[in-house]
Amino acid sequence: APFLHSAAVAHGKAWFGSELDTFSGEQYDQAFMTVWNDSRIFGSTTPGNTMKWEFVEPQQNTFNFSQGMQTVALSKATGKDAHLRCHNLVWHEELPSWVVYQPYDSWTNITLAAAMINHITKTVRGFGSNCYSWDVVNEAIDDNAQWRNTIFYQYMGKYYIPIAFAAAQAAVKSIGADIKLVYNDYNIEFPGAKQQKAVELVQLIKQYGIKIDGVGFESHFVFGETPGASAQMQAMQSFTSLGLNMYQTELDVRFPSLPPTPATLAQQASDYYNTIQACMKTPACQGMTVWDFDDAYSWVPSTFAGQGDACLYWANLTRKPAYEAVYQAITDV
Ligand SMILES: OC[C@H]1CNC[C@@H](O)[C@@H]1O[C@@H]1O[C@H](CO)[C@@H](O[C@@H]2O[C@H](CO)[C@@H](O[C@@H]3O[C@H](CO)[C@@H](O)[C@H](O)[C@H]3O)[C@H](O)[C@H]2O)[C@H](O)[C@H]1O
Repeated sequence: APFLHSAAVAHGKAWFGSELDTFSGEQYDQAFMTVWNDSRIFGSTTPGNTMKWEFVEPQQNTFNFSQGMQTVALSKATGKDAHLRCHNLVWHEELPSWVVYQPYDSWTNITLAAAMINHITKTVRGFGSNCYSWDVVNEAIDDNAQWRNTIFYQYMGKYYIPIAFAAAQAAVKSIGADIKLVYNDYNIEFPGAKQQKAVELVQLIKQYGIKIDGVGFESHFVFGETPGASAQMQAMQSFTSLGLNMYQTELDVRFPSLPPTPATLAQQASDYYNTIQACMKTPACQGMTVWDFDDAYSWVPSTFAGQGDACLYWANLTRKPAYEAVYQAITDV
C-alpha cells in the first residue's frame, strides 16, 4: 500500500509529515486520528498553532507550554517524535496583545529586543529537545520582496532577524540539544525577487557567524499556478549552495474555485507530483510536510472565501488523485 512516510524514508528522506492543529480539536476526531496516527503515512508533524507566541506567552513572562505539549505527546505516541518541527518563535501574526497593542512609544528597540529574546530563550528551553527544529523567524519578507514592516522591523530594523537566530542558538546551546534553526517563508519556492531577498536574509545571519541550518519552503500553492519541479529545484539550489538544508513545510495546493473536476484534480495531482519531485531530487531537502491532509480542517476556506479542497484527502477522508501522485513522486527517483 502506498505509505508516504515509509516510501520517503526508503528513498533517502527523513520524513513525510502532516501538520496537526490541536487548537481546532483534530485530536478528538477518531476517524481523522486513525489516519494521522499511522506513522507509515506521516512520520513527522508540526503544531498548527499551539507553539506560537500568542499561545505560549499570553502575558509577558508568563509561559504556558501545555497546549504545545499536547502535540509533543501525540507525536511521541505515534512514532513522529524524532522529527517534530516546532513552529514558530518570531512571526507578525498570532502575537499576544501585550506585544502588539502597547501605547506606541512604550516599546523601545532595547525593551522589545529583550522581550523577543526572552520569549525565544524560554520557549526553546520550555519545549527542549522534543523539537527537531524551530522555525525561528517566519515570513519576514513581504510580497514586494521588502523587509516585512512588522513591529519587530519597526523597532529593530532587519537586525531583529540575526538577533532572533543568535538568541535561539544560545538557548539551544544552553540545553545541550541539537535543534535545527530554520527560516520559513512562502513564495520563495521559485526564482524571483522574494527568493533573492531570502538569500540576502540568510547571508545577513551568516555574516555574523550565527547558526542557521535550513530554509523552509511553505509551498502554499494554487492549482495550475504551481512552479515546476526544475524551478523549485533552482530555488532550493540557491540555499543549498550556501550549505543549508531544505524543508517543504506547509504544502497544499488549493482550488481558487470549487468544485474541482476530474481534469483539475489531475492538474492538482501533477502540481503535488512536481513539488515532491523537487525535494526528492534535492539531496539536502530533508523532508516534506503538508499543512493538514484533510480538507475538513484546512486553513484555506476560512482564509480564502470560496477556495479549498487543497489537501491530499477529501473531508470524508477518502484520498484524492494527489495522494497517489505524491507516492509516485517519492518512488520515481
Ligand atoms: O496561514 C497559513 C499558514 C501560513 N504559514 C504559517 C502558518 O503558521 C500558517 O498557519 C495558519 O495560521 C493562521 C493564522 O494566520 C491560523 O489561523 C488562526 O488560527 C487561530 C487558532 O485557531 C485563530 O485564533 C483563534 O480564533 C478564535 C476564534 O476564531 C479565538 O477564540 C481564539 O482566541 C483565537 O486564538 C485565528 O483566528 C486564525 O486566524 C491557522 O489555523 C494556521 O493553519
